[in-house]
Amino acid sequence: MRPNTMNKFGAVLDDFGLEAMLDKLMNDFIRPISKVFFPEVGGSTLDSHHGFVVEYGMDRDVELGFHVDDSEVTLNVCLGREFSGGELFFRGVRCDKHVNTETQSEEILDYSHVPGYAVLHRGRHRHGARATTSGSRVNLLVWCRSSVFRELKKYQKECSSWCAECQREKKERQCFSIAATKQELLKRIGNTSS
Ligand SMILES: O=C(O)CCC(=O)C(=O)O
Ligand SMILES: [Fe+2]
Repeated sequence: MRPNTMNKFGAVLDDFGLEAMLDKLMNDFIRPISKVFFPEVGGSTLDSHHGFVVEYGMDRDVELGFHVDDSEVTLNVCLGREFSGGELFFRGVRCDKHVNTETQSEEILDYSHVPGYAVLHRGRHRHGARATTSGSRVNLLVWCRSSVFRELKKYQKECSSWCAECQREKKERQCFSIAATKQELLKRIGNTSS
């Protein structure tokens, strides 16, 4: 089975009986850290996962297009081996409604994989992987999900506190409203003083 809809090379780890190991990894390591760093996307209630390895290189996948993960929090561990390229590029956190909106300059973040090191990020943090230009790159991915977060999201009408574009729009609305109130007040002051 393909590890996800984008990668062709790799394997789903649950298929190899590694579910219990991934449970432990999520419960003992990913959730406690996510509780601190990603509470707004259900970091403290992560309760299921999809774990897989992906392989890049000659005769394997080359790069990975811009996307968001089907996860609240993703652990991405670089297992090696020797390779060049394959950098991750991050471009801001977005909700479903804003997933294709423009990137702000302060959201541009590039990261070079280092064997033995991991990255933990929100699943909705838009990202992709540049071409692996030589050698072989293998990464372990654990997409962690929170059923509580997903259920609550269904009933949420207001903008998301964790989507940078929702927050930018909210700020813009507040600025318009302040400007309109100011104008109205100035008009009234003008009317009373004449
Ligand atoms: O190739 C990588 O390091 C990123 C993989 C990834 O983003 C994913 O599988 O969701
Ligand atoms: Fe991803």
